[in-house]
Amino acid sequence: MIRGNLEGVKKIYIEELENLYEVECDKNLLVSSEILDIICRISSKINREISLYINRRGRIIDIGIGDSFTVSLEAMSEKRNENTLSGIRCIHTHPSGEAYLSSVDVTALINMKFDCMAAVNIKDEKPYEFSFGYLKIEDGKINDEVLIEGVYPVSKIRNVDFMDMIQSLEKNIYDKIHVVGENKRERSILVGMASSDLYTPEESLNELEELADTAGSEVVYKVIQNRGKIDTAYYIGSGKAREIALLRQSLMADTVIFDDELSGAQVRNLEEIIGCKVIDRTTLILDIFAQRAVSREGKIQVELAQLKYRLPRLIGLGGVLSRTGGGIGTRGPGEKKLEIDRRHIKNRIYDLEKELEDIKKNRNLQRERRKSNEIPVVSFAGYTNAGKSTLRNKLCEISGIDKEKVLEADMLFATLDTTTRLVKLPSGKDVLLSDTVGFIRKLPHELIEAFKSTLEEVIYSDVIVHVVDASNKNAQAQIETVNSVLKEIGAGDKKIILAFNKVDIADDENISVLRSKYSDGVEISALKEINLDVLMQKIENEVYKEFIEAKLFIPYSDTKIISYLHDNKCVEKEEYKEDGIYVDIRTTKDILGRVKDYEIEIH
Ligand SMILES: Nc1nc2c(ncn2[C@@H]2O[C@H](COP(=O)(O)OP(=O)(O)OP(=O)(O)O)[C@@H](O)[C@H]2O)c(=O)[nH]1
Ligand SMILES: [Mg+2]
Repeated sequence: MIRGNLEGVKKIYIEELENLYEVECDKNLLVSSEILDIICRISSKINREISLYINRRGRIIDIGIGDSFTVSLEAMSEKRNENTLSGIRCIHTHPSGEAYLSSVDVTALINMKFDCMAAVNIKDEKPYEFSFGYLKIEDGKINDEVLIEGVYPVSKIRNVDFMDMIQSLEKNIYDKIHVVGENKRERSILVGMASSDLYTPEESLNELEELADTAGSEVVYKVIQNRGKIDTAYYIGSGKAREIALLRQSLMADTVIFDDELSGAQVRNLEEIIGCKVIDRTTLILDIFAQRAVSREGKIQVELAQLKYRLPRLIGLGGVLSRTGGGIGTRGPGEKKLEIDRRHIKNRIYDLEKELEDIKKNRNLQRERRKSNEIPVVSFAGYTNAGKSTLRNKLCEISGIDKEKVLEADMLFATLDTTTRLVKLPSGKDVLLSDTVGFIRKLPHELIEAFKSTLEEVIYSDVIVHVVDASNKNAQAQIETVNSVLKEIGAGDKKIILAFNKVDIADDENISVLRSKYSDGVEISALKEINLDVLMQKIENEVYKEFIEAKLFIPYSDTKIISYLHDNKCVEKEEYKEDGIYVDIRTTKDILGRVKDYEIEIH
């Protein structure tokens, strides 16, 4: 079986790839050149990445098309243990672009604990250059640091003695294994500063805790600094930083996370005093986005945001950070990679921006096409975890469409990509529903910038349904946050329908406060399907609010007018009589203007 995005891929290519499962490779080689030739040729024909997953015996156990590195679970079950490598190496193509491992590749390598991750680029349908990375093992523990070699010309791939490399890596684990003990979750201390914000510092830190948890870190303590004035060198002041250093020691924490953006110098100074990795809220959010991104567009956007955020901060890298890497578990571009190849970063940013530009053009094209079909677009916006995806899925299900369900999960930022589906409104008219990334307070500016093309879906929609988690104590503040992000991306003056979701679990007091503050909200439960028909009706009313009804009489000599009206989907009723055609239409002012001469009852 070939996994991934097979849409439009010719059957012969799929068969050719399937045959590779029968081929035995030399286990000492990273990959045999015959196999590499085949995947590079197919990859460049279909212009998609192809990934091979090879086990230690040299057998290909999984093949994927597209750009995600999820190996099937059976394949991974061969060796799944916190502190061992997976026993699987991943060789994949970069059909257009460099042979350089991308941040997504590095992230996959770390998360899946691959033996090795190699990328090969292609020229004239043939393998051209390659680079590969592997995890560093130190003191018997797999480090989250990645060592990268290359880029080399592809002819050198034969020189990589793969088994030798792996054996010497793993020797380090087994020699030390009895001393190491269990691999723990990272432990972190959160630090916030009281400020004049919609949220109290406690609420803000609770949210930061959820973010840390989402990123895989356990919060062991929260510190609030009431000083209220930001110290340029130490953010919280050097005295408080010393206190945190002691706290860190006694609680054996590995990371300190600040609830704000820190400058490169602040990070370095704080690390020096506290003696462990220091990260800020933005880095944490970017980490989570890097973990979640699925589509090529999403991945590029996250990588761009990370690079742009880190570039000016790299200068002041302290000793600790440069050894251990950026965020929780070092997701995204490994700091090592950034260190060695700082000069590549700017090129990389340039390339990514160009690629994003192409994707954007394509998106614009799709949008144009949709526009010419006159199908209105409704997008769901809202705070992360409000229930946007659940609602979108339910509405699709009700109107009979449930394929390609969007991931809904009780975690922050489950959705990073915009996905659009067609559903029917109560009157039978079509509407496109579009689900988007959730918003959050202090959404990093770099992210908003990078995600603009995804968020454009919101800007270009006819109506926005602002989904609110009415069971959340901070619902009001979250509404304000979402409104200000909407304003920032240029969607502030759109028609907005407020949907108070999760009324099944929200307490009455919470709802009545929202009710009094925002009188026009629809109270719904996506999960329990409460009031969804009311919401749909409201959407219909909003979408077609600008529409006008009219009666026309069209003589048989002008039947082309009838086809024009049908093309624009505005015919409600038509009667063919002896003298001509009587038509009831419901349409925009524009279209009515063009057929005004035929109007018989002026509205
Ligand atoms: N009780 C209850 N839970 C709900 C309701 N709607 C959604 N949820 C739950 O809320 C959680 C988040 O739902 P999602 O649909 O993933 O939220 P989202 O807004 O798409 O989140 P992001 O994609 O992260 O921005 C899930 O666990 C849902 O099951 C509801 O009406 N009632
Ligand atoms: Mg979602």
